[in-house]
Amino acid sequence: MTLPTSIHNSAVEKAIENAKTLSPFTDADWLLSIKAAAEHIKPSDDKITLNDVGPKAIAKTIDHTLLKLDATEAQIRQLCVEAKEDDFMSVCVRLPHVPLCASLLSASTVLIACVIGFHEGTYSTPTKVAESIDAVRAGASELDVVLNWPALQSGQYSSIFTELAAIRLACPHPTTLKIIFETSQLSESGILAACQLAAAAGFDFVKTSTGFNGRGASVRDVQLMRAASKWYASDDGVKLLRKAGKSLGTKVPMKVKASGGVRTFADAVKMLEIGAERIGASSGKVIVKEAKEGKTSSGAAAGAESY
Ligand SMILES: O=C[C@H](O)COP(=O)(O)O
Repeated sequence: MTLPTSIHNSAVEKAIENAKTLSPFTDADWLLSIKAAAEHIKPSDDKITLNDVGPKAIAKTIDHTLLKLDATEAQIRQLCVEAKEDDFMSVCVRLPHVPLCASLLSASTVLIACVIGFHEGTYSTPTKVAESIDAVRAGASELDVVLNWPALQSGQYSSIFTELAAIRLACPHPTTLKIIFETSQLSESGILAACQLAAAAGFDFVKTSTGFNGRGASVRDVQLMRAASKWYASDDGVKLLRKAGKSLGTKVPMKVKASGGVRTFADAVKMLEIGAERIGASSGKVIVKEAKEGKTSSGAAAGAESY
């Protein structure tokens, strides 16, 4: 599935060069813009009334996830069997497992999500763009890209924007792009900064956690990410993003994927009620089993709710 090296390299270089032309903003410009937006973003405690929390509906919110480095072929095969049985939204795996998943799931409606730059996020931009291209060519229709959060913490906003925009250019729609923040490692202002860069780069989802570092999804993270995503799709939000680049910004809000520590049906419902539209979980089977048993959120376990 890998492209010949010369074509591959030129696709990666082209995406990065083109991404660099999308915004003249310096790190200082991005910081000012992030601070200006923060004034307008107000997370809310409002809960959404969910129309359907039956097992089928719940399964279609779940990316059935197996990301252990030592996952075996047998475990990946089992993941795909389970994904077809319960009709999960996707399986979420590492790049080496994408071709096998593609062959096992070709006749099903289950999508393939591939993690990129997992789990540290600090791989070089060319490596992450190349991985993204390879994953799509191997059959992934969704990419869960780990933010270079250490770079974000040191204020390297321009390089992060370039990285995300290059991945978007290399993997246009219909590929769905999610950015994993690793929210446990970020302050609230860091989360807001990451939301702005993701919105500017045209990502489809913001996602809380890898499940490999610190606590998982928290209610507050999801509320903040949802509020920011909605604001960046508002008239004022799009106007602000257009100052960073004339082609940036869209009226379609990014969705929120809650991941990390979502272990029970109650955890999943809790996240959906506050606006998450996708759940990333290695406990998808348990969640659907509990949905079948009709366990309600009053039986909430620790996990996601406790953060
Ligand atoms: O992307 C999803 C996470 O890796 C899943 O984390 P989890 O094992 O805590 O469910």
